[in-house]
Amino acid sequence: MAKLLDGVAIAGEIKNEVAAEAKELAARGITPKLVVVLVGHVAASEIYVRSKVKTCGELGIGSEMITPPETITTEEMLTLVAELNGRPDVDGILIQLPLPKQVDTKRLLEAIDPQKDVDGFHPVNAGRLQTGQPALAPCTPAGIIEILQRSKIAIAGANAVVVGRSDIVGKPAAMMLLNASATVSVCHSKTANLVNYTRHADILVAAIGRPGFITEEMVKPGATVIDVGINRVNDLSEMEKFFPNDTARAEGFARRGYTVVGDVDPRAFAVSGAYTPVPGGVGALTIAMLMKNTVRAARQRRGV
Ligand SMILES: Nc1nc(=O)c2c([nH]1)NC[C@@H]1CN(c3ccc(C(=O)N[C@@H](CCC(=O)O)C(=O)O)cc3)C=[N+]21
Repeated sequence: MAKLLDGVAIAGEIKNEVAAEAKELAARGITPKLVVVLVGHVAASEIYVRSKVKTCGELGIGSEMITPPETITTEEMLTLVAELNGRPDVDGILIQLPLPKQVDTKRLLEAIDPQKDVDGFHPVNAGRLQTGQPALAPCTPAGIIEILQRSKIAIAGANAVVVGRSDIVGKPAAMMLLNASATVSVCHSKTANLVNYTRHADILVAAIGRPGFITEEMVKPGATVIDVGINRVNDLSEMEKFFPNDTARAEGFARRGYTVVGDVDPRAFAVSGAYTPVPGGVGALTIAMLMKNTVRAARQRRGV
């Protein structure tokens, strides 16, 4: 029987730990603070950012939201980042992605003070992660490791296959699995005979961005399947193709007009040993890890 790995429950544990740490810092007169920069009006981004700010409040972390207009230039964004870098009350800076196309995202991410880079996107943090030094690590891959460890799934010696090579998820996930002594393969859209890799995975991480891409025959029976996909489906018949008899999901769809599905076909979960659902899996961890990074950044920068 495939075991569901409950991301919401694990995120709850982590948030409790972070809240306790924030309380300790408060006793020393320190309130960790996160600044979230949200450019323009992308509906999904607005939902995520609101959720981040709300979670800060719940855990005793200060937060501030800055909302520049859609038309902001790279230079203006760089000025804003320089200002936030210089502010002693700011511990974490998060620039919500994606940014409008006129903004040079890489240049901007490189301008953030690595000590305040709670997303772990700065090349200094990526390099530190790669060389095994203490680093602020990207939140989603860090969440994957937490789920595996807290669910007592062995990483050392496991064959881990990551499908997807983004700078934000695939690459850092591969690096963190390697650091935890897995044997790691990174597959992507140009991989020949993908199934030959995925079929041998003890731990399969799906970070492709295509609904139901990982099918039953691609999964080794008993494997752990981590679904990182977040795909909005607005088409009722498309949803029913994936979830024919899921009344809870159908109700959510009726309420919101869409459902969120992962990169793994539910029939592939059925042959796994353990899996993370969407929603309620890795995504739930992402914000918890952001909170953890914010408290960590505060400690390090303030020398606690
Ligand atoms: N600079 C930056 N940092 C990010 O960390 C970042 C970003 N930009 N841009 C967008 C992505 C997406 N992201 C998520 C956050 C929370 C959930 C989450 O809470 N998911 C829940 C709810 C999903 C739902 O119901 O919509 C779940 O999967 O259970 C998912 C995805 C952070 N991102």
